[in-house]
Amino acid sequence: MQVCRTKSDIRAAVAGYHGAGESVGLVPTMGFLHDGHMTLVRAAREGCDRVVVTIFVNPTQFGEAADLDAYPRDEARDFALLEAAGVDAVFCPSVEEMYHAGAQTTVVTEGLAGMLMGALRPGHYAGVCTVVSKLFNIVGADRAFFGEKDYQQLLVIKTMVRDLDMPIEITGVPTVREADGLAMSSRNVRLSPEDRAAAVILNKALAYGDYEASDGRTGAELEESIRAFLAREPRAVVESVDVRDAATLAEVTGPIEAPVVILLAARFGDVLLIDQRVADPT
Ligand SMILES: Nc1ncnc2c1ncn2[C@@H]1O[C@H](COP(=O)(O)OP(=O)(O)OP(=O)(O)O)[C@@H](O)[C@H]1O
Ligand SMILES: CC(C)(CO)[C@@H](O)C(=O)[O-]
Ligand code: BAL
Repeated sequence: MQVCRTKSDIRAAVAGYHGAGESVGLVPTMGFLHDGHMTLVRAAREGCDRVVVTIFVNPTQFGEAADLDAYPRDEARDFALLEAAGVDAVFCPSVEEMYHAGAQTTVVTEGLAGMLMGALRPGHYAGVCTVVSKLFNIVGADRAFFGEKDYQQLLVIKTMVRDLDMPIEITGVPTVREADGLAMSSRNVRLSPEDRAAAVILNKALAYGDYEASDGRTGAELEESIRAFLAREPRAVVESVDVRDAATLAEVTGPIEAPVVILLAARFGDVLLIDQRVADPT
């Protein structure tokens, strides 16, 4: 596996792949890898001749400095996982390498990016779209793979690719969960034992919402029902519960008759966890 810390290095590596007529799959991450990330790597491995993984904890998408400072990192462990998975190259730049000191350009987002998790974390998706656009331009991959755990992020990125005519195919990959149902996430390691045990309520609430979605309720009614379910867990400080149209993220004002996405965000101690899942009432 080639370790590339500069844009020129990763560009040279990908030029070699493309020069050999090989397709390139990209898996953007913020490191501290788990099997959720590795399922993206496996999808890229199956769909492309070469796999490039990026590891970059992007400061511009963190609204809370404490969240950025506390973000877990273990480069050596990440490299070993990627090497064992047969990844061809990892791009792991410094902040200075990624962001020119005099940068004056960012991606402007609106619509999907400003609602739900975008409202909870103002500026988050602008930061995500800017860094993902840069990674697409730097690496020049043919396909990129993102997790459905961050369902809204996946939709925002697909919308950006459409709107800016980016020559890259985006693939969503199902969420990987721990044995007790908690969605794998790098932030899980920051949970206290008590909060780790409590956090399973998120997946249980999603399963409850999936079951209840087919009984003719409106989106708002299902949101309230899920909130009541979450109240069973006192350690969960619920930030948001949203039931939206799975394709547009629009509110569902009438009875739920088409697939919806349930989007949850809750704090356990000082850790914000999200979990998002499509419920199909049909
Ligand atoms: N459990 C999971 N199943 C599938 N994909 C996942 C999972 N967790 C993360 N991903 C995907 O991996 C990519 C990188 O995400 P990231 O590095 O932020 O990991 P993370 O586990 O989501 O960390 P955190 O949410 O704490 O920032 C994203 O496309 C994300 O959707
Ligand atoms: C896509 C991403 C790697 C951009 O920093 C990040 O938002 C993430 O890890 O989901
Ligand atoms: N996958 C989520 C990235 C973030 O929390 O910034």
